Amino acid sequence: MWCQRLAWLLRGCHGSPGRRWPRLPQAPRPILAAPARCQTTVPASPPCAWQLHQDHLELRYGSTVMRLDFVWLRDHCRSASCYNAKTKQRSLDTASVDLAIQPQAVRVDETTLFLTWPDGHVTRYGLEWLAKNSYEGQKQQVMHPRILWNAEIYQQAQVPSIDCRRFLETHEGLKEFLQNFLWYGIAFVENVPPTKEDTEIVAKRISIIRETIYGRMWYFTSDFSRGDTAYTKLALDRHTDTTYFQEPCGIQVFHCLKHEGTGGRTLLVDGFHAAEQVRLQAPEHFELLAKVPLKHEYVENVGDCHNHMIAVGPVLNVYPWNNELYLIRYNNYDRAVINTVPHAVVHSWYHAHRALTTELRRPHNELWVKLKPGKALFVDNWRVLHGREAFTGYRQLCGCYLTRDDMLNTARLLGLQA
Ligand SMILES: C[N+](C)(C)CCCC[C@H](N)C(=O)O
Ligand SMILES: O=C(O)CCC(=O)C(=O)O
Ligand SMILES: [Fe+2]
Repeated sequence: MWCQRLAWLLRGCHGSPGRRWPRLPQAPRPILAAPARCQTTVPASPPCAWQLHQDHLELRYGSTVMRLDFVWLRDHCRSASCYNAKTKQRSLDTASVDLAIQPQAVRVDETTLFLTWPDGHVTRYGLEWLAKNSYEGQKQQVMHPRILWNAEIYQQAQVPSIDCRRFLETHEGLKEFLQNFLWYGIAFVENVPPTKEDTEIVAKRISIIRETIYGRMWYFTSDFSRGDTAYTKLALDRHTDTTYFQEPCGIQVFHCLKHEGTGGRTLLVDGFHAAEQVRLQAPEHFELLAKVPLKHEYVENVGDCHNHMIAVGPVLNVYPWNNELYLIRYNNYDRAVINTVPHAVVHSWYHAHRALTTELRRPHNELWVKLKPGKALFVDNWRVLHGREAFTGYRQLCGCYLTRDDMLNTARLLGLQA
């Protein structure tokens, strides 16, 4: 009741119902006479205005208009009894909050929102904190800033390889490497001694090695020691790896230790660039690729290696709340029998898949590199597809998979947005 009356009062004071947010004057001036219910601005902080509704508080701070649910406001209280500032963990039992809770009093000064709850508990929020942490504040920015590329964009950017010593011994070297990796989804370290042990040291600088059915650090040559085309001299079309894991490996490290022969160049394609082209040209295709779940599968019975992996998931994975792409699962070799898609959808899905494949195969999207001993390549396996040209002669690659969360952790600790 109180809230409704106040909302009405505020609306009345703001003038015509069509213009709910008053244009605030440059100089600070209270809009309402009653101090407890007014909004003020000071020159240093962005203008702020608020309005109470039945079940939420509408707060405008600068250009951000936030709609803050009362339970949300109670749940995120940062007071000492609700939140442990040392561990940065919630102490409040959210299940103890009345889902119909309404604040008894609301007050806003230049920097802070104050809420008094029916039991007398007071919650304070910094307006900056709210603008940053609210849904509306988050929605205005992407989680992962990236530079989508084709061959020309990547080459013109002249992204430098990072020297191994700088990478291992300085924060700046590591930070520069990670920034490039976050932006482009690929990055190189040069002057790495061409051994498995040194490659491991380099890999562990950014993340934690993810041990898989292929081992921890792997070596591979065209010896068909495993039941997979990777262990041959054949060409491999662009793909992401471990699509048959429920969580595909986040990063792949490749270091070519030896190649005496011809061919064997590595192909790299920015999967997100291709997917965004599809989103622009044919949003219905993008949507199908993001919605239709498919199986990928790895079946191996070679020597002592017996494995059967299956995972189900769409080709494109987007955060549901802002539609930002975060993972592409694309491997036509390892895609299993399609039996998760009803008849009415399967043909359209093939059209959508064709549209994406067409983008992925455009020659101007292909970046070809010849991996040489000393140059370690890191690939974001959730974004960038890799492939290789057929080759002759003896070729030995070593590398490993890394977890993505731990790379992001390293990046955040260095102050990068990740
Ligand atoms: C890198 N290494 C040679 C160890 C593994 C290759 C895995 C190949 C598999 N078809 C996939 O794409 O997941
Ligand atoms: O041989 C190569 O360059 C890459 C093979 C491959 O796709 C892989 O090992 O995942
Ligand atoms: Fe691969």
